[in-house]
This record gives sequence, structure tokens and C-alpha cells, in this order.
Amino acid sequence: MALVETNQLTKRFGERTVVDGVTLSVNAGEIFGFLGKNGAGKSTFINMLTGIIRPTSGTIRMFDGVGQPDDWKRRIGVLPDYSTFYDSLTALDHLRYLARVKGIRLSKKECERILEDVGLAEHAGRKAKTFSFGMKKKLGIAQALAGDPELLFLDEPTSGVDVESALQIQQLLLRLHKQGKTIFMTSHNLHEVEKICTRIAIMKAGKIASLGSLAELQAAHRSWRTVRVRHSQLAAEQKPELVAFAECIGRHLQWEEGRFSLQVDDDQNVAALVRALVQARVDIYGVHVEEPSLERIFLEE
Ligand SMILES: Nc1ncnc2c1ncn2[C@@H]1O[C@H](COP(=O)(O)OP(=O)(O)OP(=O)(O)O)[C@@H](O)[C@H]1O
Repeated sequence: MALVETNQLTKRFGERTVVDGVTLSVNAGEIFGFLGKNGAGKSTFINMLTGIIRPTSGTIRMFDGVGQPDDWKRRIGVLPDYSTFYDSLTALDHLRYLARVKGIRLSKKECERILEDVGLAEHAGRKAKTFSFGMKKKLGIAQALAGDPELLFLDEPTSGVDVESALQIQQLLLRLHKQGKTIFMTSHNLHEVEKICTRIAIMKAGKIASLGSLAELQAAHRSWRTVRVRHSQLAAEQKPELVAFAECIGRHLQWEEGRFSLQVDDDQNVAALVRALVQARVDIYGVHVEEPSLERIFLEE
């Protein structure tokens, strides 16, 4: 079931088209990673889906067309690209306040459970002005979870937080996913996206440049796989010839003492490389072929 479907969704600010005719659908049960360089249009896209800004043109269909736009607000939880906190309100107050704005009931016990989920249980009664950046991020996620929404829009849920907090947030997202929640998130942490997202879109200048699971993106960019070889010592006169051969069949050659890496676009070239080394009587200690990382796909997209 598609929880989010957009058709030719477009947003212009003045003369500038920031989201350019995006047609996309996100199904129930996905952790959908929405990537793109700064200014690609990700937040603008999310802000249209969450009703913060109005599209210039195109359509949005939520929850498979079931329910009214007023209900959608209660069925989604949002961590916006910037969150506002009130210095003199505690973490608990923030959840209660958000519940009132959303028009949902939230008991103290439920608030405490949410704060526990995000790792803020001990700080429930502390005022937000005493919170670190990472704690505020967790509080923002707690607000998104208020009312047990089935669909979460999280704009950079781990940006600016320390490694330990980022891992805790990633674990939380995986737990929420296991509980059946659908998550639409942006992130600049490609390693995190590789680890937790079930499907990925890369946005470029307002359009979707790539879309699919990590395996599908890798398959579409297979020409970028990297071969790593560990080998025995080369005689001085052997190296120029082997380097010339490697550069002829691949690219981005990096050769150090006893090991090299090369990008190739065809399995035949892996075989040719190994043959060339064997013919040169070089002992091969290891050959490892790596699929392109999301970082490489992202940079070359
Ligand atoms: N209200 C606005 N008025 C004019 N321009 C805007 C407005 N909101 C966003 N923009 C512009 O739209 C472009 C896309 O912004 P957006 O915040 O959607 O990008 P993003 O992909 O989320 O970037 P980042 O990764 O930095 O958060 C930017 O150039 C931004 O300056």
C-alpha cells in the first residue's frame, strides 16, 4: 500500500524551481532514505508532503487515498529541518504541548514511554534551555512520535549529534520500523542510509536522479565496482607494464607496496587482471571485488 504518492510535484520560489515534477511513491513498511546535496530540494519536498508549504503544481496522495487531509495530520509525525523549543518548558511539557496542537490525547505515562524510547527518560522534567543539541534532536524525534503516528517524516534525524547518540537514534528507527512504522527520512550520513534504509532516492536539482534499494542502485552503477588485490613483491621492471595494462582495462588505479585497487566495469576485466598477474609470475594473496558504495554512487550521480 502506498502511503505517499506524488505526481509531478513542483515547487517554485519566484523564478526558481526547487522541486521539479517529482513523481514518487513510498510504500507502507519502508525506511525511505531521501538523499541529495545541500539545496537539492529535499526539505522543500518534505514540507509539501507534511503540509507546511503548498505545492506550485502537481498532486500529493496520502495513505492510499483513504481518509481526509485533516486526519493525515494525526497519522503522520514530523521532525522538521529546524525545530523550535521553548526554553522554559520541560521535555514533558513539549510533548503535552504538541499533543494539544495535534489534537490528540497523551497521558503522562505515554509521554514518559516516548521519552524513554528516545533516551530522554531521565530528563523528562528538565527545561529545554539546559538541553544539548543532541538532546534537542531526540526531543524533536519524541515530538514526531507523539500520538503513535504510522508515518514518520524525519528531516536529518541524526545530523549534528555525537556518534553514540546517532547509533541510538538509528537503533530507535529500526525498532520503529519493526513495529510497523513507515519512515521517510533525509540524511547526509550515507553510511547510516546504507545500514538502515530499505529504499533510497537521490535528488539532484529538484529531480529524482536515482531510485531503488541499495542493491538496485549498485546494480545500476556496476561499472564502479572496485577490485582489490594483495600480491607478492614485484620486480622493478614488471611494474610499468602491469600499471599500463591495469590503466588500460580500468580506472582510478591506486598501487602501493604489495597491494592495489582498480575500478573495472566488467567481470572479464577482473579475470584479465588476474591472468596478467599470473603470467607475470606474481603470487596473488587475495582478490576482493567490492560493489560501489552509496557514497560513490551519490558522488557520481
Ligand atoms: N521559502 C523559500 N524561499 C525561497 N527559496 C527557498 C525557500 N525555501 C527553500 N528555498 C531554496 O530552495 C533550495 C532548496 O532548499 P531545501 O531546503 O529544500 O534543500 P535541501 O535539499 O533540504 O538542503 P539541505 O541538505 O541543505 O537541508 C535552496 O536553494 C533554498 O535556498
